[in-house]
Amino acid sequence: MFFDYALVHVKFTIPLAGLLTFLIKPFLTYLDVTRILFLVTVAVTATIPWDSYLIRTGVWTYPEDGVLGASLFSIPVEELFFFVIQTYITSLVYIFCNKPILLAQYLTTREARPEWVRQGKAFGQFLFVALTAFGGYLVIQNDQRTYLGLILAWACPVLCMTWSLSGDLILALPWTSTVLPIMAPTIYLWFVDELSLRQGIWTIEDDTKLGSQLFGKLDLEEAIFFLISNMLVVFGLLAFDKATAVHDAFPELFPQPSSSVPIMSLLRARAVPSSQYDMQRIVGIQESVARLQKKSRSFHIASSVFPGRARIDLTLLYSYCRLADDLIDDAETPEEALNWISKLKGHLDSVYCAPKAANVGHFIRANFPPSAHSALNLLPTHVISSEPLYELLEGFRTDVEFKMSDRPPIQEEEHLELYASRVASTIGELCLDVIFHHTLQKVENKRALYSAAKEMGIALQYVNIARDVVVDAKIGRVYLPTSWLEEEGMTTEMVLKKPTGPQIDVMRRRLLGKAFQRYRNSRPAMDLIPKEGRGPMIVAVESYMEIGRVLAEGGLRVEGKATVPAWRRIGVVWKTALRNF
Ligand SMILES: CC(C)=CCC/C(C)=C/CC/C(C)=C/CC/C(C)=C/[C@@H]1[C@@H](COP(=O)(O)OP(=O)(O)O)[C@]1(C)CC/C=C(\C)CC/C=C(\C)CCC=C(C)C
Repeated sequence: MFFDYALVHVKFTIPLAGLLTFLIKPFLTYLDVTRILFLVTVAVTATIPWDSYLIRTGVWTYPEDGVLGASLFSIPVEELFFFVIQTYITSLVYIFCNKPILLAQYLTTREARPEWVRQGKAFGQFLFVALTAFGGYLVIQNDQRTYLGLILAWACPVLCMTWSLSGDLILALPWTSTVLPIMAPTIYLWFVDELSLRQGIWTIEDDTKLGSQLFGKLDLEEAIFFLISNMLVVFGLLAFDKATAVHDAFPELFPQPSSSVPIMSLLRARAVPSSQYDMQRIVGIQESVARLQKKSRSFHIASSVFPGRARIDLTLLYSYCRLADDLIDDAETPEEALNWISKLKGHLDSVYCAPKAANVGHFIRANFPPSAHSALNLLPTHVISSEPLYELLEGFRTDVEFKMSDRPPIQEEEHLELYASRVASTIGELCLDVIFHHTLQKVENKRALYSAAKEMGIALQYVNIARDVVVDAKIGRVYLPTSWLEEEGMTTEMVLKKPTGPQIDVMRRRLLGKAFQRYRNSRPAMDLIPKEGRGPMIVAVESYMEIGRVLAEGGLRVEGKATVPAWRRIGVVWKTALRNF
C-alpha cells in the first residue's frame, strides 16, 4: 500500500506523542524543553550516518511504494521523523517518571557509594566496552550477524560514555526513574515494529540478520535496536540531569539557579569531581525528602513541580517546621515541650543574632538528638527572614498551653486567628522568601504579596483544623473556639470525649466557610508571584485546599482524617498546572 511508513506515524507514533504532550505539557519547564531539543538534535545527527550506511549497504530496505519518496542521504523522511519522534516520546516518558524524584538526594561521592553501586558501575563500563568490541568483530565478519554488530558498535561506545558519567546515579535511582522510561516506550515500539515488519513496510535482509524473532515477526536485532536506542535517550537525559542536580544541590559552588544558566554552563557542573560533593548536605536533603514524603502527601506532590533549587529549599524548610512541631507535640510533659521551644529559639539566635564566629553546629549537637541535626543545620537561613521563624515558635507555645492549664487557649475566634497567623501565616511568608530569593525577576508589590500570603496561610490552617478535629481531640486539643462550642451547646470536655456529631459538623462548616473566604481574598494575588514560583505555589495551595473541598462535600475519612483520593490529588495538580504554568 502507498505511504505505509507515513501511516505508521499517523496511526502509532504521532497519537502517542500527542497524548504525552497533552498530559505532560503543563509541567514542562524551559529546561525540559531545552534538553529535549538538545537530545533530539544529537540523536538525529548521530543516527543519520549510521542509518544511511545501513540503507546504502542494503541491510535495511523499503518497498518503493511504501515510502513518500523524499530522502536525505538515502534515508526516507519518514525514517528521519522516526528518530525525532522516538527521542521525543522517550524523553517525555522519562520526564513524567522523574518529576516526583528530587535527583539531588541520589548524588554520592565515591567513598559514600555502596559497594554494589561501585561494582555495578565498573561492570557496566566493562560490559559496554566488551559489547563495542564484539559489535566491531561482528561487522568485520560480514555475515548474518552484521546488523547486530552495527547496532552494538554504534551504540555501545556512547552508552559507555554516558554510563561512565552517571552510572552511579542510574544504579541508585528507583527503577521507575530508569527501567520504566526505557522499557515502556521500548515495548510499545516493539509492537509497532512487529506490525510494520509483518506488513512489509520495512524489511531486514536475510543475509545480514540472525533470523531469530523475539515474538511474531520482530527480529531480535530490531528488539535490541529499540531497547538500546531508548537506553541512549534515557542515559543521555540522566547525564544532563546529574549536572542539573549537582548545580542545584550546591549553591556555594554555583550561586545561580540552574533554570537561569545556559545549557553549556550547566554542563560544567558535571565536571565537578564527586569528591567535592558535600555529603552532609546530601544526606540532609535525603532526610528532609523522607520527612516530607512521610508527613504530608499534599506538599510532597506539590514539591515535585517546583524548580530544582527552590524545591530543595522548600523541602528543607518543611523539614525544619515539621521537626520543630514534632519535638513539641511528642514531648512527654509541657515542661519538656517548653524546653524544646527555648532550644529552638537558641538555635535561631545562634544563626541570626550571634556574631559570625558562633558555632551553630556545636549548639545543635549539644542540644538536639542526632535525628534533628540535618533539619537544623540545613535550614536555609540565608534565604529566609528570622521573624516568621520566631513567630512560628511562639505559635507552638499555644499547643503546649493545652496541657498546662484547665482553660483552653482558644476561647474566642480572635485567639484562633492569632494562632493560625503564628503557625501558618509565617509559613506563607517564608515560602515567599524562598521564591523571591530564587527569582531573577524584579518583584513589584512585595508588600501586597506578603499580606496575601499571610491570609492564605490562615486559610490553610483553618482547613487543617477542620480536618483534624478528631485527631487533635485524641491529644487533648480543641482548636474550635470555646465561644463557638457554647453556641452549639457544647463544652471542651464534650468535644474531647466525642469529637464527632452534628454540632461538630456545623462548626467544621463554619470554619471551612472562613477558610474559603480567606482563600478567595488572597488567591488573586498569587498571579503576581514571580513566574518561576507562581504555578508551583498555586499547585501547593490548591492541593491543600482540595482537602477542604473534600471535607465540605462530607468526603472520605480515614481514622478521623479526611483524605483526598490519589486520582483527585493528581487531577488538581494537573488542572492547576495547565492553567497556571
Ligand atoms: C511544596 C512544599 C514542600 C512546601 C512546604 C511548605 C511548608 C514549609 C510547610 C510547613 C509545614 C509545617 C510542618 C508547619 C508547622 C506548622 C503547621 C503544622 C502548619 C500547617 C501546615 C500543615 O502541614 P502538615 O505537615 O501538617 O501537612 P498535612 O496536613 O499533614 O498534609 C499548615 C496547614 C500550614 C500551611 C501553610 C502554608 C503552606 C502557607 C500557605 C501560603 C502560601 C504558599 C503563600 C501563598 C502566596 C500568596 C501570595 C497568597
